[in-house]
Parts: sequence; C-alpha cells; structure tokens
Amino acid sequence: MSFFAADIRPILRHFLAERRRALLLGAMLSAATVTAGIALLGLSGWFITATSLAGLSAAAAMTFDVFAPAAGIRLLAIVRTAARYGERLATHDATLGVIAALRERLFRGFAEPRAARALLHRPARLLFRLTADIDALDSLYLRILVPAAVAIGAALAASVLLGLMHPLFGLCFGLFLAGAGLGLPLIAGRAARRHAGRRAHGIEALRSRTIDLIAGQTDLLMAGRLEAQRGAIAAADSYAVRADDRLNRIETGLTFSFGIVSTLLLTGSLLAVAALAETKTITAPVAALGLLVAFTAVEPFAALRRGALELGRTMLAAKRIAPRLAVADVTEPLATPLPGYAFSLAGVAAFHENSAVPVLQGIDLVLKQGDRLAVIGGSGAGKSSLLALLSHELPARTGYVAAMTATLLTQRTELFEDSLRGNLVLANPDATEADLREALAAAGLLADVEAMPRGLDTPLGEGGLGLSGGQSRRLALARLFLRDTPLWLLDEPTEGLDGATARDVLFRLSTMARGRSLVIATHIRREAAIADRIAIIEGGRISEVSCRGEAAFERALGRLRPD
Ligand SMILES: Nc1ncnc2c1ncn2[C@@H]1O[C@H](COP(=O)(O)OP(=O)(O)OP(=O)(O)O)[C@@H](O)[C@H]1O
Repeated sequence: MSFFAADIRPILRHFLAERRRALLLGAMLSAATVTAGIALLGLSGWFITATSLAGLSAAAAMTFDVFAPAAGIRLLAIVRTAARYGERLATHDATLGVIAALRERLFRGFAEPRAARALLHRPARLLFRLTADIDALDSLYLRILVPAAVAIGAALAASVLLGLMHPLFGLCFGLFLAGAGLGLPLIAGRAARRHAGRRAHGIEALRSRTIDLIAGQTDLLMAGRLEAQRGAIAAADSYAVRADDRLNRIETGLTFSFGIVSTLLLTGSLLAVAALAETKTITAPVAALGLLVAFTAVEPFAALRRGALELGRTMLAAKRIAPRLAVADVTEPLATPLPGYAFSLAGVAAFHENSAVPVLQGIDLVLKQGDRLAVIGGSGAGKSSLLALLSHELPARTGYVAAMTATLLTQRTELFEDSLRGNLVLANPDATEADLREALAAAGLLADVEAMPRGLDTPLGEGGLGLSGGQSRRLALARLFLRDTPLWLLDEPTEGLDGATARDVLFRLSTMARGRSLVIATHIRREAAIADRIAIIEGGRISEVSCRGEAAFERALGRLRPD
C-alpha cells in the first residue's frame, strides 16, 4: 500500500486544500444514502413480517401499530432520495471544482519557463497530462475513496445491528464482509494495475500516431511511409485492445467472486437468523430485518468494482501529475546584476533535462547596460541555450548568473489560433488599442493589418495560419515591442526572411532597442553587424569575445553567412 500512499498523498492534499468541506459533505451524504437504504429495507422487512404475523390473530391485529413503522419507512425513503440527490450534487460539484483547479495549477506549472521548454519537445505529453491524466483523477474520490469509506461504514453499522441480535453473529459478519469486500477489489486492483497502465499508454500512442498521420500526411506519402504509419496505428490499437481484454477478464472475475461472497454471506446470515429465531433469541420480524440488513450491507462493496479496475489508471495519473504539483511554485528569480550591467555570468555550467553532457560550461561573460552582443557559433554550439540561461528557462548547475528581466524572441514565431489582437496582448495584457497600433507600426505591420476587413480582430488559423512568413515575424516583433524589459534576447530574428524584409525588420529592431541591452544569437552577418561585441561559442564554451573596431570583430563577421 505504500506505493499507493506516496503517489496519492500530494494529490489528496490538493483535493483537500481546494474543497475540503464539499468533499466531506459529499462523503457524509453518500454514507447517509447507504445507511438510509439499509434501514429502509431492514424496517420494511420487519414491518411486512410483523404485520403478517399480527394478522394471524384478531387481538394482535387490533393492537398492532401500523402507523409508526409506516411513517418510519416513508421518512427513510424521503431521506434516502434527498441524500442521494444531495450526494450527487455535492460529490460531482466538488470533484469538478477540484479537477478544474488541478488543471489550472498544472497548466501554470507547464507555463513555467523550464517546463514549457521541455514540453515543447513533446507537446502530446502536455495534452495527455491536461486531459486524460487529470480526468483519470476524478476516480480517486468518486470511485475509490468515497465508496471505500461508505462500504466500511455500512459494514460497521450492519455488524453493530446484527451484533445486537448476537455478538458472535455481528462479529463474524463484519469480519467476513470487510475482509472479502475490501480484499477482492484490492486483489483485482493489483492485478489490473499493469493492464490499466498499458491501456493508457496504448491509447496515448494511438492518439499521437493518428495525429502524426493526419498532420504529416503529405510528408509520409512522399517518403512512402504511409503504410508503415498505418501499421503503427494498428499496433497501438491492438496493444490497447489486448489490455482492455485483460481488464474485462479481471472485471468478470471480480463480479463472479463478489457473487460468491455475497451468496455465502447471505446463506450464512439466513442460517444464523433462522437459528436465533429457532432458539427464540430473536423474533421472526427481527430475523427478517437482520437478513435484509445483511443483504443491503453487501451492496456498497460492489460499488468498489469500478474503482478497483481504474486504480491502475488513477495511480499512473497521480504518479505523472504529483511531481509537477510539487515544483509548480518554486522557481526562484534570477539575481540582479550590479548597477550598470545587463547580465553577468561567472563559471557557469548548464545541462539540458535528461542530458549528462553540459550544454554550456565555463561561461564567464558580462554585458553592460545598453550594449549589444552577438553570439555566434556552429549549429548546436549552444547559442540558444545561452539565451535560455539568460531568460531563466535553463537553470545553471554551477556558477553565478545575474540578469535583468529579459524578453526572449525565439527562433520560431509561436502564434495561436486567436485574433491578431489576442496574439498581441499575450505580450502585455494591459496594452491599450493605441499601444497595439504603435507596436504594429514600429514592426511595419500596421498598414497590412488596416488593409484587412476586420483589422485587429482578424482571426488567425492554427499556428498563425493566414499570415505570410514575413508578416508572422513582424507580429512577433510587435509582441516584443510590447514588452518593456531592459534586456532583449533575440534568437536569429530575421532567419527565413527575404533580404529587403530582413533589413527592414533589423532596422526597426535596432531603433526600438535604443537604451536597452541586446543579445542576438545568429548565423547571419547582417544580424551580428548591429552588435558592439561578438562572442564566439564552440561546444558550449566561449572561445573568443571581440569588440567593434578590433580585427577579431571583423574576422568574426567574415565567418558569418552573408545576406
Ligand atoms: N531541450 C533540450 N533538451 C536536450 N538537449 C537540448 C535541448 N535543447 C537543445 N539541446 C541540445 O543542446 C545543444 C545546443 O543546442 P542549442 O539550441 O543551444 O544550439 P544553437 O547553437 O542555438 O544551434 P542552432 O544554431 O542550430 O540553433 C545541442 O546539442 C542540442 O541538441
């Protein structure tokens, strides 16, 4: 059970912190529903038997009070219905509230720079965490914790009641019911765990491979890999189906075992109440009550069946989500550099997640406020990683990092399926209409936007569809202009643009950057030429830094790709 507790604890903590009262209320109402059900059936059994016995003699029939038990039955029926209604409302409202908060918290965790960077490499993972994994967690409360608590409560209440008829009867009944009723779902849960995990992995693979097939149809066709991709989808499907089949078998076995246990228990209870009635320890109506109480106390355990089968999936979700909850709020801000400096790095080494090789090492570099630095080097040398370090996306393993608040213009322009306005205000939610227009004008995109019938409200398709490459880059630039930070980090800002557009974009950038510090990671001469200094990075180490006017600076520029 320790594996269960370790993974589940952080999730439970979140559940309780979020909606403690509603969750407890839901559990109490659930217990009230079951208790009222047990009492209703027990009292009804007692009433029917007592009435028929009273009817055997005229004297007894005259004195028998039918009103009090009938009123009790009606009251219990009303209580059960009302409690069931309230329980559904309370438990579902609490669960949905908790799950929504969990999703938001997870999303915020993913939006943390480091996590976002790691997830960019596996976006399908983010999708599954936010959808399938979070959804799987609603089982924890609704199908595992509440039914287990209610079943234990029902077994306890029934044992006490039957114990009043005969202590040994109550004790044996309670022990057998709790042992078998909890033991069977636990055994089934353990057996199903592996298959539930496999089913989840199979479905994930099925989804991502199908998305790859649809999104990459043309490329797959051109490479002659369409059939292979279809085969991969079929393989994922049959993997999930095999796991499903195993789960169905376990469920059938569990249902069968529950059937045997409840039959044994009821037979035992029938024999016990018959023996007690025979020895006149209890009356016949009380025997009927006892039998029906035993019958209804078994029912809540059957409700654990689904939770047991989903236990594996729930555990997998908890295991994946719990670590993200733990780190969601703990990113420390970077140290502030000394006055007059934009950043300062000393003896820095950094590693990408899951990599044993340092991507940056022995980095000693400073940038004065207002200065412009170009970082050049071969592909994979570590230029983007240096920008990631300065923007606090990549943590330093060793050394000292101090940097002013920075904005990073990434290599790829990330645009969303939203209006132009929506894509712009991401950079500054408080920007006014005038700010947006000013930023667009500075980026050279205002005329294009004004020519569009819906202007700033023009909707963009997925990934910014509807804009040309140049327009997308200008939109990214306008977004940068809306970020009033003292340090701008630009990763190949004009890559992929034609010469004229690139020069225009660079000119605008250079104008808007006046007074700020710039770091430009680049392969292109025109981009490095706007810098005052050039740092060459090779294999994660800075091998040379030169200043404008020095021969080394010109040599470094000469190494770069011309326009
Ligand atoms: N998130 C990541 N996880 C693991 N390794 C990474 C990650 N990002 C980059 N790397 C690796 O780190 C090294 C440096 O990458 P980086 O992107 O910093 O190089 P770069 O100089 O900017 O290259 P380019 O000019 O091609 O953009 C490469 O070997 C790359 O494969």
